[in-house]
Amino acid sequence: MRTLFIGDVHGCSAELDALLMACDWRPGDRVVLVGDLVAKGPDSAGVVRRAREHGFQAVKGNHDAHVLRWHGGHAAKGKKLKPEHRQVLDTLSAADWAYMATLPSYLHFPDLNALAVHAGLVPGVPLTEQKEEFLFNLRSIAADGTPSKRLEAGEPWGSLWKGPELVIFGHDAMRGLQKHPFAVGLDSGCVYGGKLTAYVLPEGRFYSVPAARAYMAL
Ligand SMILES: Nc1ncnc2c1ncn2[C@@H]1O[C@H](COP(=O)(O)OP(=O)(O)OP(=O)(O)OP(=O)(O)OP(=O)(O)OC[C@H]2O[C@@H](n3cnc4c(N)ncnc43)[C@H](O)[C@@H]2O)[C@@H](O)[C@H]1O
Repeated sequence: MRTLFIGDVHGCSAELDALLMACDWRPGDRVVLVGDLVAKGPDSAGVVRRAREHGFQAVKGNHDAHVLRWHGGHAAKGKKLKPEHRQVLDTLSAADWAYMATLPSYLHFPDLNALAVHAGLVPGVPLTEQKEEFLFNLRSIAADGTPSKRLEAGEPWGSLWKGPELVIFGHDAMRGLQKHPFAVGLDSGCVYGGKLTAYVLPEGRFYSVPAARAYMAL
């Protein structure tokens, strides 16, 4: 069985369709979205509808978690909803929300000795003790070992991850595609006019399609 891991789609449904074609996606292939299905792009509802209708697996990203909090009435008091999140709240159906609510914060694929997570894993911390804060937001590890969501805080966490599992993640459009020995970062900035990227196992090959345009300014 092939497994197609796909980076941050962010509502770019046309690019998702194009990428599935480019990968020669066929019945029996497993598709795994590494989070941030929604927000910023033009068609969040279309992405979630495709995911649930085709039985795609997915992990929850920071934007998915954010809109789920608003949808559930748990947003922080006094905070304003951004337009890119308002658009998600206005367009997802009840079935879309039900699918979103099922998304886990990570997925384990023993057959591939691989994990999927949106942002990252703190090296040296057991999987069951990883905190959602970093599963959804991690980017860097400082020289003293402190995990951080800030790019400039230190080394990319993936460069310090020593396995044994291969971790496939997204979230870091500023760094773009990352290829470390035990970690693969797939956010190639589609919603900013970059590319949407898939990593396919077991063949170990990358596929990318260009964004039709930049939907969000940098
Ligand atoms: N209480 C609250 N009330 C209201 N809203 C709340 C809230 N709590 C959270 N939110 C909002 O909810 C969302 C999630 O919050 P949160 O999870 O807290 O994320 P954040 O740290 O605020 O947002 P980031 O901008 O770091 O994350 P991202 O996932 O957008 O990263 P990306 O790599 O695409 O982009 C990161 C940056 O990099 C830039 N960038 C991307 N690619 C490139 C590139 N190639 N070159 C240069 N810059 C780039 C982008 O423009 C972007 O600025 C945010 O919009 C946040 O503001």
